[in-house]
This record gives sequence, C-alpha cells and structure tokens, in this order.
Amino acid sequence: MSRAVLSLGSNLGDRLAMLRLAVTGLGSVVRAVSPVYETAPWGVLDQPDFLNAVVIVEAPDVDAWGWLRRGQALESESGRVREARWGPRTLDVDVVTVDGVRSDDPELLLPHPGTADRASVLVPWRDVEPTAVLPGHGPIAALLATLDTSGVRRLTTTLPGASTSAADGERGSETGRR
Ligand SMILES: Nc1ncnc2c1ncn2[C@@H]1O[C@H](COP(=O)(O)OP(=O)(O)OP(=O)(O)O)[C@@H](O)[C@H]1O
Ligand SMILES: Nc1nc2c(c(=O)[nH]1)N=C(CO)CN2
Repeated sequence: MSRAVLSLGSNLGDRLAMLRLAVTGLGSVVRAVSPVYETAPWGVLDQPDFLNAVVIVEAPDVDAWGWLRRGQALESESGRVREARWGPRTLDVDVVTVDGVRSDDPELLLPHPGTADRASVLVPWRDVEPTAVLPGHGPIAALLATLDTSGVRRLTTTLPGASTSAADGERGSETGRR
C-alpha cells in the first residue's frame, strides 16, 4: 500500500476546472481533498495568482514513480505544454511525499524540494493532515509557524470530495461500527 501527498496548482485557463480535472481523474484512490486556496506566486513573481490544493491518495499497486506518472498524465490532459521553470501553467501536479520514501533522482525528488518553504503547499496539506511530518524537516505545523501565510487565501469554492480530513474516513467508519 502506498500513500502519497500530491500538490495541485493552476494559474492558466479555468483554474478551478483544472483542479477538478485532477481530482476526478485520480478517481477512487483519493482519500482526502483540501480546500482550494488562491495564492500569490512564488519563484517567478510576475504571473497570475495560482489556485492550489492538496490531495491525499492511496493505492496498493502504485509506487512513487506511478504517482509521478499519474500526475504527468493529468498535466498532459489539462493541455499543459512544457514551459519556463516556475512559469504559468494550466496544471501542475507535484508528488510531495510518498510514505517515508527518499529519492535523489532528478526526475523524482522525494520529498519534493521546496515544500518546507511553500505555504501554498503546507497550508492545504495541514487542513487534511494536521499532524503530518515532512521527512527530513519535521511537523508541517511547526514549519508553517515560521512562514508568511498572508498570500494564501482560502476560497469558499470546493473540489469534489473536499472537506474530508484524511482521518475523517477512519473516524467515520469507527462511529459506524458502534
Ligand atoms: N516529486 C516530484 N514531483 C513532480 N515532479 C518532479 C518531482 N521530482 C522531480 N520532478 C521532475 O520535475 C520536472 C517537472 O518540473 P516542473 O517544470 O513541473 O517544475 P516546477 O513545477 O516549475 O518547479 P518545482 O519542481 O520547483 O515545483 C519533471 O521532469 C519531473 O520528473
Ligand atoms: N503560489 C504558487 N506559486 C507557484 C506555484 C504554485 O503552485 N503556487 N507553482 C509554480 C511552478 O511550480 C511557481 N509558483
């Protein structure tokens, strides 16, 4: 069984439709979907604001490379073409972590580098996994306490399956058994 944290981002075209495409494309492997945030760009500052969200996925037969390939397939589906590093894109799917896997292959760096500094990833991740730990960096709540989150604004619009903390399903089924 592998469990991954995927970060979704879009700042070109119908941004919300792009994030929806990603969540519906992932389908039954989705365990939790964060709220959607509008975030000021980092990296290249002169570009439109992004919509960002985080999705927790789980599947018995998908390894870290499999999650990367699924993300890239969704990026292609969104019409994304390879463009400038940190530049505008219809859909970006980053594999943030896969269990405790570490990788220094440039095609699949794990945990995804930069995560510890990116409020646009950590804020939605905390919504779905408040006690999550970023391997090599520590609890995400502690990382967030050191970051400026003023450019990260929660929207009221939600994605399919949203507002489910990764723990809710487990709690829900426990309640159901009682
Ligand atoms: N954990 C990862 N998740 C997604 N892509 C990764 C990861 N590690 C390495 N890559 C590689 O990164 C490349 C895509 O980079 P991309 O152009 O999307 O970078 P970026 O989103 O602009 O910048 P950043 O990677 O800093 O967010 C692909 O070749 C992919 O194989
Ligand atoms: N706020 C924000 N800024 C970005 C993002 C992103 O997802 N959110 N993605 C980028 C390309 O990887 C570059 N800059």
